[in-house]
Amino acid sequence: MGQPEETTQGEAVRPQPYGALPVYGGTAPGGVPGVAGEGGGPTPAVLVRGLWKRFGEHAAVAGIDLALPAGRFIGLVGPNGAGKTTTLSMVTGLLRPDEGTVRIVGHDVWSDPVAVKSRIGVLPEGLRLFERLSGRELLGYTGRLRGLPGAQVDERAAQLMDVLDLSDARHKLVVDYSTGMRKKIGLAAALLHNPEVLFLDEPFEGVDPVSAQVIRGVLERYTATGGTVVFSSHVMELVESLCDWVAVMAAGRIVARGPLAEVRGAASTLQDAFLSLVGADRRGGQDLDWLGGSTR
Ligand SMILES: Nc1ncnc2c1ncn2[C@@H]1O[C@H](COP(=O)(O)OP(=O)(O)OP(=O)(O)O)[C@@H](O)[C@H]1O
Repeated sequence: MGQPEETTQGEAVRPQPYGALPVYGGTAPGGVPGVAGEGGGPTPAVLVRGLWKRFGEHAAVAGIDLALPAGRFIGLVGPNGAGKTTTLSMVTGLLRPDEGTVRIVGHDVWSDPVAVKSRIGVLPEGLRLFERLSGRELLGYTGRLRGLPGAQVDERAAQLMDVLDLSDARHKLVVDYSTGMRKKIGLAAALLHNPEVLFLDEPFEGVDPVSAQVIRGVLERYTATGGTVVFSSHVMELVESLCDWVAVMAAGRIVARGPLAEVRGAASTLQDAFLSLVGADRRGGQDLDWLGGSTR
């Protein structure tokens, strides 16, 4: 499979529960996703080579090599401070690496930023939105920034808001949106131009179960029709239930990567595999002998 060409808009690959939504994702349907070595094979959605980021003496990201296959639901997992956000920021062109290269579906993030930005959607950590626009205006503005024709923006914005249960709030200012609504309008803005790869930093944090289910449905549809999702999380159950491919980070390095079942190995859950991979200590607060009622 070569580099994906034009996206397949408006043509469903197979029936989906979210019938009103256009088909998202640009990787050729039916192409078996895989990881390209440098010697050929399918073009990875994301190819990272020798990526470093230091903050003072501290290496937040310490020489990562990673190839993320296209068309997968990929989880980037790791404990607090592992370097997930720093990695995603560099991969999406928001933070310049000290060393290393990143290619998104074959395009270099730093030397070919326009090609990359037209192919990716990003829901960053600490999402900043134009607070004084209504949800609908925000999508209109985003669509025009993306160069989409007005009629297409109108149609897609209405469909996305409908699917994400935001239609009733479309005229409400974003500043008045709840945390979950902000995540959903951020997701809608990230999907509006039908990206090939969608990057989400902690997309479910602060989101109630109903909204989480809605977001999940949209993301599952997106990957089912060829899109690639890369999302960071430390909620292992979520990653295990959503992802088919995971990369585990600890202390700025990738300590495991591959299909979910492979990374989980003999462990009964991804959580157990994760704890042993990152060398987590299981004392669970046994030193806090003053805590609780028995010593009062
Ligand atoms: N702008 C910055 N200046 C200094 N140090 C930073 C900066 N950004 C990140 N770091 C440090 O880099 C390391 C990795 O941080 P990062 O936010 O990438 O981790 P993370 O895996 O996303 O963590 P979490 O799950 O808690 O969000 C941490 O030690 C953090 O303190």
